[in-house]
Amino acid sequence: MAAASRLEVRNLTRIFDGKTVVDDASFEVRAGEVACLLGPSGCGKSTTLRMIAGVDMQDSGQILVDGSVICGAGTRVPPERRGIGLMFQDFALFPHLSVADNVAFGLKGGARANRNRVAELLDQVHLTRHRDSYPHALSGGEQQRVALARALAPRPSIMLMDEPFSGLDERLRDGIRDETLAILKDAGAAVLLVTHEPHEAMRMADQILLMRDGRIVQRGAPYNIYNAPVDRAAAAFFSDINILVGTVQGALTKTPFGDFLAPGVPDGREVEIVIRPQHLKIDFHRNGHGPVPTAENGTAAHGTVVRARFLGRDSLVEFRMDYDGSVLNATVPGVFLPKPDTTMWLMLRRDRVFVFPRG
Ligand SMILES: Nc1ncnc2c1ncn2[C@@H]1O[C@H](COP(=O)(O)OP(=O)(O)OP(=O)(O)O)[C@@H](O)[C@H]1O
Repeated sequence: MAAASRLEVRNLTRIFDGKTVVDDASFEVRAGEVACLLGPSGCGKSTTLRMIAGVDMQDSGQILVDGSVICGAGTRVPPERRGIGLMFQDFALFPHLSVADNVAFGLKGGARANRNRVAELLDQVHLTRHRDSYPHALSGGEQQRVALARALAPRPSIMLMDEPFSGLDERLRDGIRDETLAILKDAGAAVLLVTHEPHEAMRMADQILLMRDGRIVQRGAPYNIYNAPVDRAAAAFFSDINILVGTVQGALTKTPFGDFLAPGVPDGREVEIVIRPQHLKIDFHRNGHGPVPTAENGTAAHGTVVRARFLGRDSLVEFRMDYDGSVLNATVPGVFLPKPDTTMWLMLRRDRVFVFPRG
């Protein structure tokens, strides 16, 4: 077990050429927790990680470990004394060193203790039989495991990982993510993992830190971030979305799918009603009659299939809606693939709808 540590950043800001790329970011990663810094390319994730690692320096703000400042306010602990393990996208293995020597690289103990530690780690990542191989002779997944073992060898109390799975074959990734997560949990370090893939963050994270334009715009458990996004862009980051636009009257917005509450939004203001494709329900056209309205699904609206694509487990069906000609996308079970020009009824899972004031 690593000595348990808590990583905290307070008001971290970094400016490059007059552009603020990390903007007043504050967050905390507890010992044993995996936090994923998630956001689109260029939003400042790697820069944040580099400052915590100590290879870049913030313009303002502080980095703390267990409540003590390691960088900021006149203090700057050098990278090698921060007790932080690093793992990067390209694994950065030493090509001229064997697997065992790569793993041993950062160890400072006596030869015997180091040998034992390397053996323990190689066993943990299932690479004992490759201990004398060189990196070029290993698959991508094996190289990833060597890099993980090397980063964990000195028992860092904090681990920083920058897109550690992106170099891997898509089919292998989920398995390797799960194995890595088990090893990290076992090590007990505070883990900050950078990724631009929502799927990866949902699978790995105890806490997601959603970043946009250098700012942390939302933080929370994957379930909460997915089911209660702070704005339309946060909702759209995790899946395709449909948007209905309406105007508020008396804290309500009328739509063809029924009325939706828009608490706190003044009358006359436009709102966007956001719904994920999997939360649209479809029903057959029964001689012009639609399904009976319910509290759960609201009122049905009428639309025509434009096209339907079979995606395996699901089908994605595109509808043109009668009420204004707009297009809505619905995800339905893959056993179902309606033909173009079929007319159908659509309903919304009312509890899964998000209402945001329009930008
Ligand atoms: N040393 C630097 N000098 C100038 N600009 C930089 C420097 N490092 C990063 N940037 C800029 O800062 C912004 C944030 O970069 P960063 O690498 O942190 O983003 P990211 O979210 O990790 O993106 P990606 O996933 O593509 O790596 C980018 O616009 C980048 O061009």
